Amino acid sequence: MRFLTSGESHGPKLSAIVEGFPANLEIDKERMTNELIKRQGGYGRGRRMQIEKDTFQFGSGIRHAKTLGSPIMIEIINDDFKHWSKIMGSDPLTPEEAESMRRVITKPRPGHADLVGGMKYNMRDLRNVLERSSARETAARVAVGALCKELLHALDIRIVSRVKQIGSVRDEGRYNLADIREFSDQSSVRMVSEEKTGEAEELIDATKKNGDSIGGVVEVIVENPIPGLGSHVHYDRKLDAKIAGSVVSINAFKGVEFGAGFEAASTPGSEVQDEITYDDEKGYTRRTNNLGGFEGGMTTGMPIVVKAVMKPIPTLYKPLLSVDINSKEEFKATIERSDACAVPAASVVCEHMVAIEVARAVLDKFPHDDMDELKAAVGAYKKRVKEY
Ligand SMILES: Cc1cc2nc3c(=O)[nH]c(=O)nc-3n(C[C@H](O)[C@H](O)[C@H](O)COP(=O)(O)O)c2cc1C
Ligand SMILES: C=C(O[C@@H]1CC(C(=O)O)=C[C@@H](OP(=O)(O)O)[C@H]1O)C(=O)O
Repeated sequence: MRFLTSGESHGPKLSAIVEGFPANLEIDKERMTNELIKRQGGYGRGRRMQIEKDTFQFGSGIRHAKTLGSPIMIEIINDDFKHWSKIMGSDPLTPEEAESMRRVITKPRPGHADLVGGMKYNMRDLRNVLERSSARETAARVAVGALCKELLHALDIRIVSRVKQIGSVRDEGRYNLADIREFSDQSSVRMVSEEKTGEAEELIDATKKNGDSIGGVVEVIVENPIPGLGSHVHYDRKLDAKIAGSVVSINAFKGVEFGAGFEAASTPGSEVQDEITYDDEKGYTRRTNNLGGFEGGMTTGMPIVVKAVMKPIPTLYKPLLSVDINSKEEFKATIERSDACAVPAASVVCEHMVAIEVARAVLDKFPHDDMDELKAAVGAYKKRVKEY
């Protein structure tokens, strides 16, 4: 399974083409739309999210709520384009329009893609970089991830996410899958503890008031993964590595941990490796899950537990110093409308990037054209590994 996204933040639309899905998978469009709505929300978002209404249309690949096995095209309209149709349109501008409409950006924001993108692609209006590097693109990724979640849902594999940390406010509680599953409140920080959620929201408010931004840590859990997804035989078939790459590809994500993660460095091996046991109902299982569901780049069958860190948002209402690319003089960076904290929204993006990698691993291991065939193959495989 492979996919591509396209679209600029203030352009007419975002789109994605997904190829490699089996035929006859039932699709619940409302459930998919809910995932997009979750990404749009989250405490700390800016005004743009009040303009957009992230719904999507299938342009191909689905008929009567079932996949056809052909490429699936998904489109999300940018409602904000109506305010930007001249600035972001594909038609040429008259000289007068060019004078009045093109808001040329020449003061790159530290931490965003502006300067390096401008240098690399040889563009002197940094809007040409900003538009594609904007995390607006993650709406298209969530739509693809939501499609992948439909496939995983049919195989009884569930994926959830939550916020673990905002700035210095940390929700230390161990995860409880039932609690996390109830987390659909799109306006919340999406932490488990109500007390910590309140503290995090206060911190976001104070940060915003101060013209600053703040990052955090998110956690994604995959329940009931099929054991043996990924492979130990080659570096580019290890599923933990693929998940790590996909997660760090999310705008502003800087690091990933599985299970105990970096804490494993200061913990003896006897307390890190998960003891193996056999259960008549579940087959092979582990007494603990410090390794976050992976051994040798393969799923063990224990929940996959991924934690990831998001840096603070680069655009600041009290901007940092930068250099104007025309005069080379020092200036304050450009202020663009911005979120103060996008960690709650980003937890949803992270969940969907993990879903994409897990679904891809399922389709690599069970390459079937028809969903019933795929389900039968998964059932037979699970029976075999349980009896192994
Ligand atoms: C959901 C989400 C929303 C974001 N919103 C903003 C924003 O409003 N302003 C901003 O400057 N960066 C925002 N970012 C982060 C930038 O897109 C990101 O920092 C930039 O593309 C540079 O990439 P890098 O940080 O991965 O190096 C957001 C990221 C995510 C995941
Ligand atoms: C549009 C989204 O996020 C945007 C990501 C983003 C950035 O620089 O990454 C900048 C902001 O865009 P704008 O300048 O239009 O307000 C965010 O709102 C979205 O998540 O749908």
